[in-house]
Amino acid sequence: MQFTDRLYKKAKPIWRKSHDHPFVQGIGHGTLDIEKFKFFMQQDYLYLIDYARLFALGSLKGTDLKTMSIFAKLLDSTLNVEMDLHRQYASRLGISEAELEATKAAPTTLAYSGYMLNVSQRGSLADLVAAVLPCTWSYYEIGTELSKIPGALENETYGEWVKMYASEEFGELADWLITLMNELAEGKTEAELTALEEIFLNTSRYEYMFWDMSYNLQMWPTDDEQ
Ligand SMILES: Cc1ncc(C[n+]2csc(CCO)c2C)c(N)n1
Repeated sequence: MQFTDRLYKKAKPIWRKSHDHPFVQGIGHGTLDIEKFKFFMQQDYLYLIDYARLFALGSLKGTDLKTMSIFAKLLDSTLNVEMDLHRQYASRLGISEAELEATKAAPTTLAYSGYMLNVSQRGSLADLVAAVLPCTWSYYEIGTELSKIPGALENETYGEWVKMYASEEFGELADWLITLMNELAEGKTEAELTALEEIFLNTSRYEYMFWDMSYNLQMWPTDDEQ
């Protein structure tokens, strides 16, 4: 059994909860309240800025040219493909570029990005990959699952979103990270593998929280945002 099979098995109940979440199902069935999607897009835009930094860090920590260059590709794909989709959605949804850039981070966005950056900055490349893998892998899985819902890919509002995450390009990125995780896990002790598993499970939990935050438009409970 590969290390990622073990990770997948452990995280499955959390991932299932994400797949079944009304936010995710609402995208697939085209029934999601547009205000919730706008909230998600704005928060996800902030999240992706930090995510791009993680990929830059991956390139820095990579010990061979192939790893460095694939992280550079992931960095480019985040900044110029994925964030571009967000910019296009924002403009279609009536969110100006200035408004998008001025978005304030919700607590879950801050916590999730901060956790990944913290783990990756002080840890090894294996820690970084364990932290970013659920995001890339679970989005590909969600995109693929939603693309099978009749009409999901053609939906006027959410079709593009589903199409992007179900795309072959994203599948290849996820596969590459899975292979890299298995290579980096080779020769590690059980205690080291358990530590990587904990990181993977934590970011899987944050993925669920991100859907839930968006569904509930959850900002700070102090109600003091300007
Ligand atoms: C909360 C949240 N989690 C995961 C992704 C998906 N994602 C982030 S980076 C990346 C790989 C290359 O761009 C993918 C698929 C997202 N957008 N938002």
